[in-house]
Amino acid sequence: MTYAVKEMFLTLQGEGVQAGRRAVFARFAGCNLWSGLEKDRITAVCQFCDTDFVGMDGEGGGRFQDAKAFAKAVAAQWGAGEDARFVVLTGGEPMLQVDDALIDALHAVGFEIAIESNGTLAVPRSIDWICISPKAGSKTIQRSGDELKLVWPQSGSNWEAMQDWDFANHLLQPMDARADEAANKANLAEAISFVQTHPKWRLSLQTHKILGLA
Ligand SMILES: C[S@@+](CC[C@H](N)C(=O)[O-])C[C@H]1O[C@@H](n2cnc3c(N)ncnc32)[C@H](O)[C@@H]1O
Ligand SMILES: Nc1nc2[nH]cc(C(=O)O)c2c(=O)[nH]1
Ligand code: SF4
Ligand SMILES: [Mg+2]
Repeated sequence: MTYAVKEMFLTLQGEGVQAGRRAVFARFAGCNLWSGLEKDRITAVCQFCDTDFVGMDGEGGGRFQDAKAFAKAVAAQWGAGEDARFVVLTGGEPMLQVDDALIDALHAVGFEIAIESNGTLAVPRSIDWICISPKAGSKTIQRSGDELKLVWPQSGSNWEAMQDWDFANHLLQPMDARADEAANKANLAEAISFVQTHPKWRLSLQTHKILGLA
């Protein structure tokens, strides 16, 4: 199995319960809910994506020939030091490509593995930290994990049903409307108001955007 990767970089996890933690991000190319092309956004299942996951041309990206080569590149991004090695597999949709060989190879070089997935494909429990972010209009197959991170507001998403799923943490992340500042302000206000009235849920901010990190 080869792996198509848009980019790989060292940063801090910006979102969710692990926010603030040093992490290598591996962003897989491709997604099953949007082609990634602006012309297709309006007809996509997922229309609010903030990410470029098309191609393999980003910093640290490329096609990795096997799991060992992928793990070696992740370790190189981390650099020296064996403590608290942490990699976040994201995309695009990482579960289109992540397999047992990749998980084993990352564990073999000492990494704790997190994943950011839309939940439409089953995620192996050998991944150490599973974050699922359901998308309205898609079927969430993966209904257990470490954190459920719902982008908000998202019309058509049934948050009440999600509370019966098996997640240790429930997070609400304001939708980034990109250039639309008024919408950003409104989305943040709606998310704060929801969390104020639904204490099972906690606010997740995209802190890397605030901090100017990748
Ligand atoms: C780019 S996605 C990649 C992983 C996977 N495809 C998914 O959707 O979970 C990474 C995270 O960013 C979130 N996200 C994407 N676009 C967003 C936006 N406009 N505002 C807030 N969060 C967003 C996703 O919901 C997901 O939790
Ligand atoms: N710093 C940082 N944290 C993140 N957490 C989730 C991200 C993602 O795009 O999956 C992301 C990202 O792109 N950058
Ligand atoms: S599922 Fe994830 S990667 Fe795919 S378009 Fe939506 S937010 Fe972007
Ligand atoms: Mg991102």
